[in-house]
Amino acid sequence: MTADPPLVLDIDGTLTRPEGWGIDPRIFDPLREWDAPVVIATGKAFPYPVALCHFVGIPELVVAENGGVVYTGDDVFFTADRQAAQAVAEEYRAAGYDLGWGEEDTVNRWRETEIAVNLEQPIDPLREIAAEYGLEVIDTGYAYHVKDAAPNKGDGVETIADRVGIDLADCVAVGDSINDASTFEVVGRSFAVGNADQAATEAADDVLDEVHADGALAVLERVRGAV
Ligand SMILES: O=C(O)COP(=O)(O)O
Ligand SMILES: [Mg+2]
Repeated sequence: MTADPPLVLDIDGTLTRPEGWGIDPRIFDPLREWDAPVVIATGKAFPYPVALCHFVGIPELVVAENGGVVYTGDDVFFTADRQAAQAVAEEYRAAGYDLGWGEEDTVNRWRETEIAVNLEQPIDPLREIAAEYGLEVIDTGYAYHVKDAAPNKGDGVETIADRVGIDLADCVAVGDSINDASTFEVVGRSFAVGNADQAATEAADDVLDEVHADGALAVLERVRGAV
């Protein structure tokens, strides 16, 4: 008898419409019907992947904020704190820059462990200030993330696998950017979508021709019933 492998899926660049933005609705039914755990591992703030699981109709297994927040469905782990990233944001603003998300900033409002900055803002001063606080800045292609270098998505995936009883060797991951490389290192099989950046492409076992959700859907077709 064969079963579906557990999945670890990135959101932006991976479950998005081929034009680049917005979740592609074609992923909803295959994910809801998937016969194994589906972990959503994202750089977005905690509420976003929880909401995605909620609306897809699957258990909430979530790595958020690039590993800063991990939710096993029972327990939440915070593996970094926001204080240093917040100080970087304040210094960046004091130097005359802006995070670039408008007054109410729903991108950072519920963010617990890092700060995200709009790609239209200058990165050099951000990197300089972050370095003063011992933080790194990563560019996912969707935002700059000011974060502690230590926690990453891969660590979060390991925590979930351990708590939920998933064999990482069976897991299949799909992602598009530098923040997925750590996931690719811990799972049995990894795919970079066709629009992936260099770091993700180099870290993946396979690189797909298809872009965005077309890539994720192609992987689901390929690995369904594979374990
Ligand atoms: O938050 C981002 O910048 C990217 O999010 P992702 O990790 O789901 O692609
Ligand atoms: Mg992504």
